[in-house]
Amino acid sequence: MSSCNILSIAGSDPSGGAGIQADLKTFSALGGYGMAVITALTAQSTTGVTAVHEVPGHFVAAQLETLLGDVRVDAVKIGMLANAEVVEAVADALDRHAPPHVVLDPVMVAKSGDRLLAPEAIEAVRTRLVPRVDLITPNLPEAAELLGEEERHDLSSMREQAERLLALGARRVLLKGGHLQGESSTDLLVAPDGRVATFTAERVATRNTHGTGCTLSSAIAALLPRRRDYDDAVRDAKDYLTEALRRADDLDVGRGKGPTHHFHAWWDAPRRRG
Ligand SMILES: Nc1ncnc2c1ncn2[C@@H]1O[C@H](COP(=O)(O)OP(=O)(O)O)[C@@H](O)[C@H]1O
Ligand SMILES: Cc1ncc(COP(=O)(O)O)c(N)n1
Repeated sequence: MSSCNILSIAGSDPSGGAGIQADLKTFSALGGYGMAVITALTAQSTTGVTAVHEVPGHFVAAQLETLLGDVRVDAVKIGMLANAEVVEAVADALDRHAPPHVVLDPVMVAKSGDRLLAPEAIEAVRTRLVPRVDLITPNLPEAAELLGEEERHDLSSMREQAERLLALGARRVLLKGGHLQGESSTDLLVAPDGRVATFTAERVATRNTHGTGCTLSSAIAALLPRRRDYDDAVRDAKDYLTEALRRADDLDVGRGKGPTHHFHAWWDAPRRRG
């Protein structure tokens, strides 16, 4: 049976709740074969980031060239990119190898408030990456930064901002409403033809929300090769994340915003035939 090979291009979070570590756990939990190109090391816990060590752009390029020259990749998730040099290296590799199903989580600032992308790299993300990927998954502050607008916190403004992100050249936009207030957590998916789908889940009462964006974008990438379309993959990925949040309090990890529980969704594991 053919494996489903999913690549994460992202930063390392030693606490295991976000970044590469969360991405790999999510891929495995959903039955994928996980691979990772690391863009930066962070010194990070559940309480925040104390230092970042960026991988030089040429070395990110070397990791991508070496891997993509050998392995068939079925989907890609892009997370923390740190600086413009790394953004350029990733955009060049996408141009050269054109992997399918590329999901960009335009990570800018951690939940703890620490910056994970240099402000001067936002322009490179906007012009070099946004038009090259299949889906972008900004949260509300990231959408505002990409558009150079004020942050908005209501559904009708979210819809307008998602449409303006499409006009920036994005193929599809999943605008995440985790930063809204209220009893539910609603995300909007805008398709290439402008059609908007709404995904609403109960807002889980937990402080363990470290890495929710990483987990959602990784789950979408892991599911895309095995789902009919983007709507289906986003729906199932959001269900997985909501359950991971519900189970987060089973874990006892750190004193700050802890991780979600990347439980194994056995229902999604590839089945051996014969
Ligand atoms: N407390 C919560 N309960 C349920 N879903 C949540 C909760 N917090 C965030 N989410 C969901 O997690 C995903 C990531 O949310 P968001 O916080 O907007 O992004 P980021 O982690 O990138 O800041 C979205 O699908 C959002 O709706
Ligand atoms: C390496 C890395 N990548 C991404 C995030 C964002 O996750 P969050 O917004 O939940 O802090 C993070 N904290 N660390």
